[in-house]
Amino acid sequence: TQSTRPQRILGAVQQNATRGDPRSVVRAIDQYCRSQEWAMNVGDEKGCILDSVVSEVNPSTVLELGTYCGYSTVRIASLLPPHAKLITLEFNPKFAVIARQVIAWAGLEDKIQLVEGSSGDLIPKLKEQFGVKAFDLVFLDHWKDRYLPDTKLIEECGLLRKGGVLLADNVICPGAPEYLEFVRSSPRYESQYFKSHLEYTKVEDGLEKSVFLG
Ligand SMILES: O=C(NCCCCc1cc2cnccc2s1)c1cc(-c2ccc(F)cc2)cc(O)c1O
Ligand SMILES: [Mg+2]
Repeated sequence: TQSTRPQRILGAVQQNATRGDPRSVVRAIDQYCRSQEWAMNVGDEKGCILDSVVSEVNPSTVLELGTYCGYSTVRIASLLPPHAKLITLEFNPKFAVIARQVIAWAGLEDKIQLVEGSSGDLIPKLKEQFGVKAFDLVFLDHWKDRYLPDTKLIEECGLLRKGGVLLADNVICPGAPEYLEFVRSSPRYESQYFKSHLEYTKVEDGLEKSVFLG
């Protein structure tokens, strides 16, 4: 029977990456998606910007919205300090099954908790169910029309600490115009745009980094 794109990405990891070596997992996915078939990973170019923001924030707790195959999950977790934790939310169970195997191949299961469901349902439960106090970094990479409502939900639930950072993928392509307008005009956020390209293409895209001022 026909394999799916996420299954083929997992195959590329299992064939070309070294177990327990997160950077080789990231490299294997990028090589596959650049040479064989495009996939919606944040990719190597925007990934370098992601790396620099993660290293600068040096977060203890990270929330990722949108796991897909676990590319950015592994990329972020590989940069976290020893006891830091990353919670990643994925809506599609078929993607979650693949992401768990990619995360396992990278040897990062202890740092990552993958939770299946929709952000609107799960965000209000994160404190009680997962004992989360507040996030130092939130990586938004899920439904683009949920970036703004979920940012407001995260604030309402007191899940973002003062000085905490929101980093949003795809603010140009596919685009998140309402979100951009909000974080760039709100006095409670200090925003910065990192111009880049849509993963594996020459199309313009970028990441928006927004520091929550409280
Ligand atoms: O849709 C994108 N990502 C979201 C899909 C995940 C849906 C979820 C909803 C949800 C709700 N709650 C919890 C977890 C989750 S996960 C996406 C799309 C493109 C793209 C596609 C075609 C194209 F021509 C140009 C760009 C590029 C990207 O980098 C993307 O990230
Ligand atoms: Mg994306």
